[in-house]
Amino acid sequence: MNPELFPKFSEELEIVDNKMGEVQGVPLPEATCEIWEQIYNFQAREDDILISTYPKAGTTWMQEIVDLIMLDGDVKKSMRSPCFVKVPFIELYPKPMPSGVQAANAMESPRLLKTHLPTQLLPPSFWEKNVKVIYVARNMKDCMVSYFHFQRMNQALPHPGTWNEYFSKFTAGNVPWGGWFDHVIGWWKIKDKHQILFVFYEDIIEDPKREIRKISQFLGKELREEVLDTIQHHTSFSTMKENPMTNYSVLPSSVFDQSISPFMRKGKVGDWKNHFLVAQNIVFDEEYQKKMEGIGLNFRTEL
Ligand SMILES: Nc1ncnc2c1ncn2[C@@H]1O[C@H](COP(=O)(O)OS(=O)(=O)O)[C@@H](OP(=O)(O)O)[C@H]1O
Repeated sequence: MNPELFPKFSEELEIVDNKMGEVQGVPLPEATCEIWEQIYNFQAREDDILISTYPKAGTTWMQEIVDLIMLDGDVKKSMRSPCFVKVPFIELYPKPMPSGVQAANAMESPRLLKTHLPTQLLPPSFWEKNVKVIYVARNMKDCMVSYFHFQRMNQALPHPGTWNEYFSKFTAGNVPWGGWFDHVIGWWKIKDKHQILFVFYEDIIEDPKREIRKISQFLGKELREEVLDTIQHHTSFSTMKENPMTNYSVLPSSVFDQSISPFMRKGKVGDWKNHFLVAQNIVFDEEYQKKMEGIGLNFRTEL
């Protein structure tokens, strides 16, 4: 990446604050809590598209897929700026940069937006305007592993501690943006009441073209086969890992220290097997079954 093109990120983002606060019991960055009223009163527009996820479920992947769908597969245009500039993160306030709300307000329609908020904290205007939402869900075990490494490298979030410590914190929902269960079940339960497309990370890994087609149809676009192929190629893990617009290499190491763990880390289903101890897996499966019983939501943890 040519740092001259994006000096802003390295110069302005030097001050990193990893303090957490909470809103209605959900742990969120302190800077987010400070401007919570502004975030909650955010004004959505009817033609917005919102990507909603629990952290590490495949947000960046979906951002790139949807951006390319909206651009009819124009890769050159999709490279216009880093993924976090193209797609405002509505509840983020990376001081001294503009908040996600300010960035979104300054954008022309149609806007592509991102959130990790659980349903109860989503600004109500998204429901009022009946905005199309793409919810990406990823199995809890792989989310936990990915989040553990992310909290190690992201200097704006609290340090995760050891893997064993993190296992307890994560399963108790004591991590930024709160618990996986509340988030995923909350969004699953309301999905038929609104324009929400529920997409599984594991399904995109299994057959990216099928899922890209499904997403484009949800957005009212019938794309030609060659365009679907282009989008599939440009959003593959190997391409996105090398792409400075998607691999977060434009951020300084004072924010994302990619020498600790890269943002585009492994991109696989089943990496949890390299982290979970046998005893942890037993405890996890028992608790998981209790919490998910009767919900009708099934995840694959291996392919
Ligand atoms: N193209 C593609 N293919 C497969 N996997 C991908 C892709 N892009 C991102 N990823 C993986 O998604 C994980 C990052 O999740 P998020 O983008 O949701 O992170 S964040 O919440 O926005 O910080 C992180 O998962 P792990 O590798 O398991 O850590 C990324 O590697």
